[in-house]
Amino acid sequence: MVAPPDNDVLWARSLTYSHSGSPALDDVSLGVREGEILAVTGPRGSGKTTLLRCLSGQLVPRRGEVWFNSTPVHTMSALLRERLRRDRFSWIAPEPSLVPELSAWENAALPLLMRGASHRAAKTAAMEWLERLDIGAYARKRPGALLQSQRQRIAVARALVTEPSVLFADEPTAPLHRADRAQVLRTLTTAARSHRITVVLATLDAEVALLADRTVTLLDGRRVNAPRPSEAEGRAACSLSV
Ligand SMILES: Nc1ncnc2c1ncn2[C@@H]1O[C@H](COP(=O)(O)OP(=O)(O)OP(=O)(O)O)[C@@H](O)[C@H]1O
Repeated sequence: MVAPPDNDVLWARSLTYSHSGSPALDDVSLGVREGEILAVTGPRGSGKTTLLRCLSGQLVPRRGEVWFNSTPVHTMSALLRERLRRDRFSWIAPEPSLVPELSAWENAALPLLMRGASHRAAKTAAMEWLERLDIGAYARKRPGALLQSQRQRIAVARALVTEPSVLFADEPTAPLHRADRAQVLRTLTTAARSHRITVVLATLDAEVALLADRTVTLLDGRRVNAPRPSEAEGRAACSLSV
């Protein structure tokens, strides 16, 4: 078996996926270096979301491989993939899905509370991220009392609060106005760089892609720009550990 190049935290080879028989990804290979911000661009329906879902272990490719560090994700059980997603990854969706009964800070703190962090530690960390995202003043409000742009900032805080190894962001600023979009993206990318969080960012927006270190473009489920040599080749497999 071939394993990812040493400095790639995520590596995918020849990913192929169909949704109920309709092709969504076709032979896509890519690598993401630790701490890198990678933009995945392409028109609507080109396979961006499907790629992020395969890379994050939400979907198992019909063909091909996904590796996180030196661990094959494509052969993991559903339980292990779920644990990997919970412990090492975060996800930001285009529409924030928050718990309506919880306040803003409780929503942001939820991943830490679910991991068993103390109430005080979880609240402190959540408040820090809410402040950074300029919504500290709304920490006690419930999502229903907030604007969609404020709710999306809470979702961003919730994704960053655990300082994941990899943050998957699927059109994270789609619901935001231009000014909000720039501020949220600046916070997200600054936080990622300062905490060495790897980011895979699906976007239709060329301006958003400019903030990334590198861009992979999809068209009809295929990669348009050629993989760099290490993305295509990998290395001989050795020890496997998450
Ligand atoms: N759950 C699903 N069932 C059936 N087909 C799907 C499903 N999800 C995606 N598809 C199809 O797979 C292809 C790739 O979709 P995907 O959502 O990955 O693309 P995308 O680039 O993220 O699009 P968008 O920018 O609109 O979110 C499209 O043809 C889409 O219609």
